[in-house]
Amino acid sequence: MAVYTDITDQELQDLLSGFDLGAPLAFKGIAEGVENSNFLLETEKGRYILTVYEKRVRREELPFFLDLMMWLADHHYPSAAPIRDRRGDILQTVRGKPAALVAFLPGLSVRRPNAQHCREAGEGLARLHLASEGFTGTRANDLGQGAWAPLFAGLKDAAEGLKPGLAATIDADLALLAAKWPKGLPSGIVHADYFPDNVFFQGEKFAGTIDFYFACVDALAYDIAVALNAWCFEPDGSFNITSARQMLAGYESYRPLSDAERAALPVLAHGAAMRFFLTRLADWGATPAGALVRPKDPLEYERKLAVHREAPDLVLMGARA
Ligand SMILES: Nc1ncnc2c1ncn2[C@@H]1O[C@H](COP(=O)(O)OP(=O)(O)OP(=O)(O)O)[C@@H](O)[C@H]1O
Ligand SMILES: N[C@@H](CCO)C(=O)O
Repeated sequence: MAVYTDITDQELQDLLSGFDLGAPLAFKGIAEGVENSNFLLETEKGRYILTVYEKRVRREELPFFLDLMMWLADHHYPSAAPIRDRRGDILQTVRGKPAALVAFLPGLSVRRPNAQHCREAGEGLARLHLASEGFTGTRANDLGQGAWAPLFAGLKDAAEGLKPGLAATIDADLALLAAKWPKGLPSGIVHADYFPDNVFFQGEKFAGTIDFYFACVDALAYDIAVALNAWCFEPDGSFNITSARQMLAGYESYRPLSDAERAALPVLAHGAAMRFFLTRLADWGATPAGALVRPKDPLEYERKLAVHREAPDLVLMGARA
């Protein structure tokens, strides 16, 4: 479970003494997630999530993420608003680690999204892109196309261990992606991890987005590519064109794509699959046996890479109305 940091009653009291949230009524660790430690906190004033930031999040980047979350909440995008303490600060320290309190966002994520969920998720993503317009914070995508080859350089043995011959296939993919990676597409704030576990629904209606800790400035269509991979593959590894069509239709009901963005979707989806394959591969080798957090399966994304390599038109079929 993703609670890497224990918090004592005294530490919770110390944290809350800086806020006007009343006395704590309940406090418990949340099992979901792999990146940070999350706790559900109920006080006399309401429900909150306390996040203690762990390995991947750099302290100096937190103001960007938290300011973005504040901006989105202020611009009526359904996401978790960070809570300021009495001094006006959002960023806290718990056990020497950076931490923040955010409002509890109602809703549930879905494990097996259907086509209607995909449509709603597409709408939610376009709304996120539109609501971010005017936000002046900026952060480069440190897991963007330029980062993949250097990352893979240290993972070739791990790839061979996963599947003999895989390192050469990935090298060829990386060369192709470097040659074909689109430039000049409309860019802005992207979520960059818009997976079903980060999107909440009430029934089949989109209810909000969490987990902005990979957000950065990149091509907006790259976010759609991440989402197509994360939402529109079936458990048997096949790409669900109906779900993809619904996701794109939902997205375009708020923000129509340009011809260049639509044409770039196959290579963007191939690249987005590479990004998650590589980070999963890195985590796979780095997670000790018996750890509480189960690393995510890199082979799931190796299979998605193969689909984009062998049938790039599939994504475009989803893009045709
Ligand atoms: N604002 C919120 N409101 C309600 N629940 C939340 C909120 N933020 C987080 N959660 C709960 O905590 C869980 C983990 O949160 P989150 O996805 O941010 O963690 P993470 O470790 O960064 O995960 P990931 O593996 O997706 O990067 C979510 O699945 C959700 O159940
Ligand atoms: N969404 C990521 C993990 C958390 O960032 C993945 O599925 O690999």
